[in-house]
Amino acid sequence: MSAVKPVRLALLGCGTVGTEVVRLLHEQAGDLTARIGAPLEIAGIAVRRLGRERGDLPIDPALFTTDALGLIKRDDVDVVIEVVGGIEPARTWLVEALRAGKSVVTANKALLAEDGGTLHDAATEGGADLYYEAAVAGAIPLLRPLRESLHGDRVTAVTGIVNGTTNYILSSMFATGAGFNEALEEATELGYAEADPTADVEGFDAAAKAAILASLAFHTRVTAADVFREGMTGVTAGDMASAKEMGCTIKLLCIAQRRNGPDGEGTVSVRVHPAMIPLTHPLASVGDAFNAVFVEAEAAGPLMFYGRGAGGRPTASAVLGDLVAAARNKLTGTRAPSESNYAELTVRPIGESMTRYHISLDVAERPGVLATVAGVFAQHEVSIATVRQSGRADDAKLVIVTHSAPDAALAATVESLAGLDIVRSIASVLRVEGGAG
Ligand SMILES: NC(=O)C1=CN([C@@H]2O[C@H](COP(=O)(O)OP(=O)(O)OC[C@H]3O[C@@H](n4cnc5c(N)ncnc54)[C@H](O)[C@@H]3O)[C@@H](O)[C@H]2O)C=CC1
Ligand SMILES: N[C@@H](CC=O)C(=O)O
Ligand code: NA
Repeated sequence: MSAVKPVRLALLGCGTVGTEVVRLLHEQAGDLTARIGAPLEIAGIAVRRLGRERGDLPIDPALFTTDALGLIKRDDVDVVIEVVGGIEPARTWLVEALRAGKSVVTANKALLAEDGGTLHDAATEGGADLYYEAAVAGAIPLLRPLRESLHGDRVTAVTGIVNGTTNYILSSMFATGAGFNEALEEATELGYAEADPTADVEGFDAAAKAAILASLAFHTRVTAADVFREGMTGVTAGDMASAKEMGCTIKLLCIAQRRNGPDGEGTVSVRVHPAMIPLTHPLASVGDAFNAVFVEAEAAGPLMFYGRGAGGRPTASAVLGDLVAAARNKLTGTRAPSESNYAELTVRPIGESMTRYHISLDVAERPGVLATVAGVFAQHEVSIATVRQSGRADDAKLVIVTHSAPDAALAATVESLAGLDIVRSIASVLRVEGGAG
C-alpha cells in the first residue's frame, strides 16, 4: 500500500460512462498512481437505485449510495466526477462541491451550455478546478487544446460533427439505406444516445456542444439558447438518395464562426443543422459514431481533431485525463486557468449567416416554369449556381443549388416559392456546405 495519502473521489452516476470510469480506474490504478504521485480512491458512488446488478464491476458494493449530496459533502472527498447528466440536481451538486473547494470533472454538456457561468463562478469562489473534456466530442482532446494550447492565437472558426448518435444514423442511412428508427435503436444499444435521444436527433446535444466550443474558442459566453438549432429528423431517405445522386452526403454539422464587423467589432455565429457536403469533403468520410472537428486559427492555420465522440469507454478516457489533471493540482495546491470570457462578443442571428441552399421542387410541367422560379430567386437577390430538371407531367422536378447568400434571403425565397401555383410541393430544403452542388 502506498504511504502517500490518496486523492478521494465521489462518482455521481454509474451508467454507460460511470461504469467505464470505474473499470478504467481499476485497470490503470498503478499507472495513474505513478502519474499523479498518489493513488486515486473511490470514496463512494451515487446511484439512483441500490440493488441493481453491478456485480461485474471491480468495486466494493458497500460504496454505493443514493445520497449524492451527502457523499459530496463528506470531508474525505477531494474530487467529484459527475456522469449523471441533466440540469438538476446536477447543478446543485456541482455548485455545492465547487464552493466547498472540491474539484469537479463532468461530462454534462447540457448543464455547461445552459448555465456554465454559475459553475465557473462557483469554481472561482471555492478555488477549485472545473474540467469537462468528456462533454464535447467524447474521447477527442479538443477542449484542452482550445483552453490552453491555442491561447496565444486567435481562433476564427470551429466546424465539425459533434454528435455520435446522429452521425451513426446518417452514416447508416447513406451506406445501407437503413431506416431512421432502426439506426437509432442500434446507436442507443451501443451506448451512444442520450437518456432521451430527442436531445441527439433534434440537435440539442450538438447545440450544447457548439455553445461550449464557441465560448472556449472565442473567449466569450455563448449559451445553448444562442445557438441556431435544426435537428436531423426531417432528413428523409429521399434527401439522402438525392444527395448521393449529386455526389454528396448529409451530415449534422456544428458551425461556429467569429467575424469582425465593418466597425471592427467582433461577432460570432453558432449554428447546428443538417447539411449536404460533397463526398470529397473530409467530413464526408467520418462514419459510425466518430466525430471530427476543424479549428481554424489565424496563426496556426487549420487544425483537425478526429476520434470517438461517444460510447462509455472512449468518454471515460476523457474523464480520466481530466481526473489526473485535477488530482495533480490538488496535490500541488494549484488550479487550472479559469474561464476566459472577456471578449463579450455579440451573437449574430441565423438570418445573417451566409450559406447555400439545395432546394428540390415538384413543379407543374408548363412553359415558363423555369423562368418564373428563377424570377423568385432574383427578387430575393439570391443567385442560382445550378438547376437540374427531371421528370415529366406529374413527376416534373426542379433541383436548384444556390450560391452563398444570407440565410434570411434564402428562407424568404423558399417561402415565396411555396406560394407559386406552379410549385406543387417543396420536396426538400437543405443547407449546403463545402463546395457541394
Ligand atoms: N454516453 C456517451 O457516449 C456520452 C455521455 N456523455 C454525458 O455523460 C453523462 C452520462 O451519460 P451516460 O452514462 O451515457 O448516461 P446513463 O443514462 O447511462 O447514466 C446516467 C446514470 O445516472 C444515474 N442517475 C440518474 N439520476 C440520478 C440521481 N439522482 N442520483 C444518482 N444517479 C442518478 C442513472 O441511473 C444512470 O445510471 C451525461 O451528461 C451525458 O450527456 C458525454 C459524452 C458521451
Ligand atoms: N449522445 C452523445 C454522446 C456524446 O456526447 C452523442 O451521440 O454524441
Ligand atoms: Na473531448
